[in-house]
Amino acid sequence: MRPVSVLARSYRSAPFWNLSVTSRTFASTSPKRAKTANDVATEISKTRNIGIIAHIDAGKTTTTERMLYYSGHTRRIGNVDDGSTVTDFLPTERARGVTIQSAAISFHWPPIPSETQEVQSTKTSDLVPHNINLIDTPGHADFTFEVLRSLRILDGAVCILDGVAGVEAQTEKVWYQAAKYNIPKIVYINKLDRDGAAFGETVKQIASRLHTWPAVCQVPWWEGGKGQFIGVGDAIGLRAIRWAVGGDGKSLEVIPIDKLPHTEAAFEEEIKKARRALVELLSENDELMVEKYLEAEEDHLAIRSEDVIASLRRSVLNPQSNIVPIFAGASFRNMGVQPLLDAVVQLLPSPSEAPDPELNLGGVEGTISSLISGKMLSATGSSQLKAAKFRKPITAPVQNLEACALAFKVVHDSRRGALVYVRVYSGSIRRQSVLFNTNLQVSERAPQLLKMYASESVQIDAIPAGQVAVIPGLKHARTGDTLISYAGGNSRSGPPAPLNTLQLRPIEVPPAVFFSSVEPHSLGEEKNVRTSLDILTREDPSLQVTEDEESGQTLLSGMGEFHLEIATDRLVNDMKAKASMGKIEIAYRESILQSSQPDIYAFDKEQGGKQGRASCLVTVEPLSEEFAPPKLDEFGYSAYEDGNRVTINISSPADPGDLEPWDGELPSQLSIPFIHSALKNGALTALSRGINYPFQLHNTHVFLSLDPRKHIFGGETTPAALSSAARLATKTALKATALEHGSALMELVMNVTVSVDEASLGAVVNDISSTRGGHIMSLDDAGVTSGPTVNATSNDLPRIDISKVYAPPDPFGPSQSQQQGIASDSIRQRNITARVPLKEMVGYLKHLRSLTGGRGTFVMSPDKFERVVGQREKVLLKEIRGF
Ligand SMILES: Nc1nc2c(ncn2[C@@H]2O[C@H](COP(=O)(O)OP(=O)(O)OP(=O)(O)O)[C@@H](O)[C@H]2O)c(=O)[nH]1
Repeated sequence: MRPVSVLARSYRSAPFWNLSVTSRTFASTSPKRAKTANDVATEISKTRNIGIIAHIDAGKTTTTERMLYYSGHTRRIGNVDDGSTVTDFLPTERARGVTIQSAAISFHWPPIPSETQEVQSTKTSDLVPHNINLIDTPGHADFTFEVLRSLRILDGAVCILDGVAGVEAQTEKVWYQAAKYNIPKIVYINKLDRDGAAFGETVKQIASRLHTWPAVCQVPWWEGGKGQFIGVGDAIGLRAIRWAVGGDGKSLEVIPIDKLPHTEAAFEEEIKKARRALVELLSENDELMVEKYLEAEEDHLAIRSEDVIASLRRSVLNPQSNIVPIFAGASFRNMGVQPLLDAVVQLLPSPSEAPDPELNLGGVEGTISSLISGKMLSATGSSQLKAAKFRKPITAPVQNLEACALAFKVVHDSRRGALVYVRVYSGSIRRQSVLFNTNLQVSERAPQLLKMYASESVQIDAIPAGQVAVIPGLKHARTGDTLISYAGGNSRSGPPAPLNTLQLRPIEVPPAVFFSSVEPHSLGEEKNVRTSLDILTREDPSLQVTEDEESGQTLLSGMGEFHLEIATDRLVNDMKAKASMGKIEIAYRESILQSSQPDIYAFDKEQGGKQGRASCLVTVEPLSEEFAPPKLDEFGYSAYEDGNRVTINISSPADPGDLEPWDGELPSQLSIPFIHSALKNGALTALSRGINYPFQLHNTHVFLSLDPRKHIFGGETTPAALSSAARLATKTALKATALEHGSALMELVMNVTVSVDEASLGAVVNDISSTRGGHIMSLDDAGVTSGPTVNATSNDLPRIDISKVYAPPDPFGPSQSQQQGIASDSIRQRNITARVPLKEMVGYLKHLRSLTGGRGTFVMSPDKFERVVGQREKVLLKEIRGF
């Protein structure tokens, strides 16, 4: 394993997000420039919120550097290999403490003329300037949750492929994740200057492995057919673009195909072939293209390029068409990036064209437009109205909703504190507006608003819908929180229900299965370490900090070894927390085997100087896979969180003969949502540690009932008292059943796909099934240049008939042998899919490399927790207990 600091540095410097924003440039914003930029920035039709998705090393940083350079936002092209990208940490900047990690960066394409005249020479189109917000998507598998989180705020994506390696495992994974959110994509096949570059083969892999129709918009231009890579043939504009070899890419020549030299006759023919294929493919999905084709008297080449672009755009924006435009280049050689930027503007959607973002309002699913139009509130309205008689009056005029935004990333800046990156979905966040955080149920003011450019940040007065910007100075907002601004809301409880529950694009946090203890060096350091841990979890909610009740240790949990190593590096090296980290270990789970008897728990104790009193009725039971969530009335609540379910029922009188019906009155400090949230939090705290083992409970259903006449005691029943009652009630019930009936140890089993060459197949299969106790599910032929296939997510997509896919021939590369069916064992790849306990996969990459001569690769994702029995249980328990 590489030392943590090296891993961490490569993770940080690989993406472009570490931008050095000097305090000088920060303060000295030119009003003229800011105004011009802002004019473009606020025009929604001229905005693109995009991300770059790619396998590690495909060229994301290299391409981004060029994007910033050609757009005029940087003055030099940095080089990844000598560490001179704008993205790298420079020691002096570090020392000044002004280096920040950026989650989104804005620039203009084409450049705004007044910003710099000089960059005009780089233009390959007549487009007007657009504001591009480029959003970070990390590449490492341990950061899958981060990827999902940033994907949900993208309106479009550029997927970069390495033209030699083709479609790789991580690309596949992110591709299907992007498909889940219906994100329109374009593909850029990079590194075409490298030996073995196989553009045509990669196009075919896009069809076979990504299950998408490739619309080849450019073909690579290898000089004379077999020479060096010098440019691209543009099938849309029927022209060729040639870059000066060895230049910075600004010097380029646009040549109509009929003006190409005779030596390039084959290249000219290929561009025409690509145009015909493109028109054919588009016509299958787009009636208007068929009309244009007929108007052009069935001459594919006579259709105007604007009409081809318009048809492509319609297809890209229509998820049903399943078409992806393909572009070509070699970013490192400064070739291909300007037309790619043109394509971003021409083909990817503006925020208003992107799919309507989903949201959840008091447990009801909907979209932003259904909320704004008032439809959602009327749908939830019936229960709200019924509920109204039991609570304070509910009025939630949606027209008072001034802004609704998602905090998609929190980055800690040593000088300015937390920088919260937000994407606004409706309305507009104004400077000084009060934002209500619906996840934390707190309000805070936005003191400043900033737009981040490559080398400077600009103060702005408002962030309108569709835009991405930064709010510095928020004390609470975490990555993933929903922030709303509501006119006339209560400063403490925020807007009226159900708007105070609004959640934008909620995503489930995956299980944190690796953990490590954090030991402050001295008692005096405890507070600092705790503050640093709080910053870490604010930035990344897939990290969790818990206290082990028995040992009193602080534990940091994450999704993978690498995830925790990075967190450790941030904590110790960046935040200078004086703490030692324990060994990285695997977290198991505990599950109860039988239901507990219903039991009433009464809490009656002083809390924070005040008497707290509350009761509730509790039952805990094992949660089966077939369990269907109960039907609930307006007083009920049920949520599945982190492998367990909590169901709450606030009852009307159960025994009317005995007592008068409840009149619906609640003490002023309570409301139905407050009761739900307090009881749920109490139950979840109790589930966070097992009874027989030191791991959290899994597959457990906690059922809490509360009868306000019996269990609420006026002003003494505070939310804190309710929470304590629920926690202690759950704990008592868990203990009762675990002691009487025992409990089970559960371990996480992973879905693993390993890609190896035929020659190593036997050894790898044997290792998985005998040494690691895995179950082999299938052995597939993966094709010649491909890596592991992520079958689980691609099953829903239709298969593409490869014989119908247009791909230009490859003059070089291993694909020739494949085309001729002469793949040798050494390059023939096989995919092994298996289910293997996570514990057995720790450090697997190193082992796989040694079994396969360094060529094997694998991807894995959590499947589920399973009960451990027999000898394995004994062995694991011995390891866990240490005896
Ligand atoms: N020959 C060649 N090399 C390239 C090209 N683009 C990128 N590279 C090289 O590929 C390596 C990886 O490039 P990066 O830009 O760091 O790739 P990345 O996708 O950002 O990598 P991660 O951030 O680690 O995921 C570097 O050595 C680059 O110089 C290209 O067009 N041609």
